[in-house]
Amino acid sequence: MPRMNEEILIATKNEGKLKEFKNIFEKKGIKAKSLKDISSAINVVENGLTFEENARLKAEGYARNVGIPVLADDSGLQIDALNGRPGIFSARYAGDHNDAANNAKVLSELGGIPNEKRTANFHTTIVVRKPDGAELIANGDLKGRILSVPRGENGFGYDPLFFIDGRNKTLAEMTTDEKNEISHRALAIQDLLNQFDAFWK
Ligand SMILES: O=P(O)(O)OP(=O)(O)OP(=O)(O)OC[C@H]1O[C@@H](n2cnc3c(O)ncnc32)[C@H](O)[C@@H]1O
Ligand SMILES: [Mg+2]
Repeated sequence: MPRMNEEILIATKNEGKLKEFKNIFEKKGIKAKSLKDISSAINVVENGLTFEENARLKAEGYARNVGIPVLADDSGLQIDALNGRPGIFSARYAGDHNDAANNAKVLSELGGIPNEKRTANFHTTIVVRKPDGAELIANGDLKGRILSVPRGENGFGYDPLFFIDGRNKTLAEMTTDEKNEISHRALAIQDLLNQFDAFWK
C-alpha cells in the first residue's frame, strides 16, 4: 500500500491542465492520478460565488470520495469595464462551452469602449485538499487588454482577444512555452510550489 501522501488526484477534465500538473508532481515523486483513473464518478455542481469556492467544491467533493489529496482549480477572465464579467461564468458565458461565441459576446458588450478602458485580468485559484480537510490555496493573475478584433491561432478560450502590452502580442500569438512563462495558471502553480513542501509533509 502506498502511503497516503504519495498520490494526488488532479480533478480536471481539461487534458492540457492535467499534463501541466502531472509534470510538476512527478518531479516531486508524487503520483498524479486523473479522473480517468478513479471509478467513483461524481458530479460536482460548481455553484460557488468565487473561483476559490468553486475550486474548493471540486476538491472537497472528490477528496471525500477517493481518500487521497485532491487538486482542483478554477480560472476565468475578469474585464474591468464589465464589472469583472465573465468571471466565474467564463466557460459558458454565451450559453454553451463555445470559445467563438464567448469571444463574440465579450466584444459586443465592450462595443464603443475605448482602448485604455479595456483592461482585464486572467485569474486562477488552485485548492489542494487532504481527506482530513487541510487545505492549500494558491492564486495567479495576468493583466492585459481586450482587443476589438481577435489575433492569433494558438491557445484556447479568450486568448485571441487578450493582449499583453509588454510583449506586444495576444496570448494566442504566443507559443505554448511563452504563454506558460507568464500565464495566470503558471503563476498560481508557482505560488502552489512555494507553499507545497510545508503543506505536504
Ligand atoms: O473546470 P475544468 O474541467 O478544469 O475546465 P474549465 O474549462 O472550466 O477551465 P477553467 O475553469 O480553468 O477556465 C474557465 C474558462 O475560462 C477561460 N480561460 C481560462 N484560462 C484561460 C486561458 O489560459 N486562456 C484563455 N481562456 C481561458 C476559458 O473560457 C475556460 O473555459
Ligand atoms: Mg472551471
